[in-house]
Amino acid sequence: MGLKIWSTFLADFLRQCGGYAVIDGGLATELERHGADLNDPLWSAKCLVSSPHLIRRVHLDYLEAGANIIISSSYQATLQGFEEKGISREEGEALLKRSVEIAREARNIYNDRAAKGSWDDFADGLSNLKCRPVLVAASVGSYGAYLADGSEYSGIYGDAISVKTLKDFHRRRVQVLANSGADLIAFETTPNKMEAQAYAELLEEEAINIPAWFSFSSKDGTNVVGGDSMLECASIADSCKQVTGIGINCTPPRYIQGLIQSIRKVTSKPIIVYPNSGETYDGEKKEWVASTGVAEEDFVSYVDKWCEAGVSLIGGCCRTTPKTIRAISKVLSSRSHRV
Ligand code: MET
Ligand SMILES: [Zn+2]
Repeated sequence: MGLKIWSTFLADFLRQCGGYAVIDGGLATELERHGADLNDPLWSAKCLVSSPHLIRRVHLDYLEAGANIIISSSYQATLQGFEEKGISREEGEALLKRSVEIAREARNIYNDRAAKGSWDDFADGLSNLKCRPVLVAASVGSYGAYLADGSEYSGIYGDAISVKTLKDFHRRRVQVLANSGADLIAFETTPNKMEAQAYAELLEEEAINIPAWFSFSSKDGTNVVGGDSMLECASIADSCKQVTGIGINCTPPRYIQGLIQSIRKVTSKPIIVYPNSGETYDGEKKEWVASTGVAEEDFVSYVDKWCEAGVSLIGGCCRTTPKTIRAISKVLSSRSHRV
């Protein structure tokens, strides 16, 4: 039995959406804006235990703002991290699945409301509200995110870490998420090519039967945070047949344009961009610091340029909000051709 060819999954989805798709915005930072205290090695995954209703609410806010893809709260949810908190393997696996279920519940609620809304509008003679296609992506954060010591933004893992140790670290979580009812896996904030290689081998070895996207983060316009070139990282992603899109997330908007050009050189798969607000995270102080120089609050002004450079999926990462996503959605829907 051969594996389904997943590489065109997002391209097909984009056709359904009229050419462009909106990704959601920051999840963890939005939970914090609603008062959640995420100062914990589990970060947003802490809410999976303490306040799943808040996670569902934030997913819904992003759907209402126009998102076509919502990303689950499993970014920093790892079986190893749960075990360190006294949460058993079984309970940990249940929590991983729960993160996807919460996103699916939000999608159901949203679809019900949209269907009802369009019926009411229809009754009013205004039948322009349509059910939007929505995907649920299961988030996988890097090994550095699990370490929760800032190495997700340095990409430096030390000599003891190899492709093999990374595969073993991610293996069970990826298997569980692949069978959780998610439409795809979003490997996010990948800091180096070694981890991209580990993901690619893992998808193949475990014959993971849902598509995936690989998204990297950068502190300049050329390399990913660990220093490997964006070009090399994107080539690894491009060669993996389960990879259906390649992108950049949690990176300041000012660096995006150059990175898109590197990705475009090595792939014809859809390009995904969901930058952070442009502030930088101080891993030691555990706080976001506004960057000096250009004001980045309004990164929506970049959206058209990114589209022209070949990007077709855009959203936001840390410190972006439903307001950001609503604005992106407006720009993208004016570019989309109606289907
Ligand atoms: N999807 C994750 C979130 O928005 C990505 C975090 S990047 C550090 O919380
Ligand atoms: Zn982020």
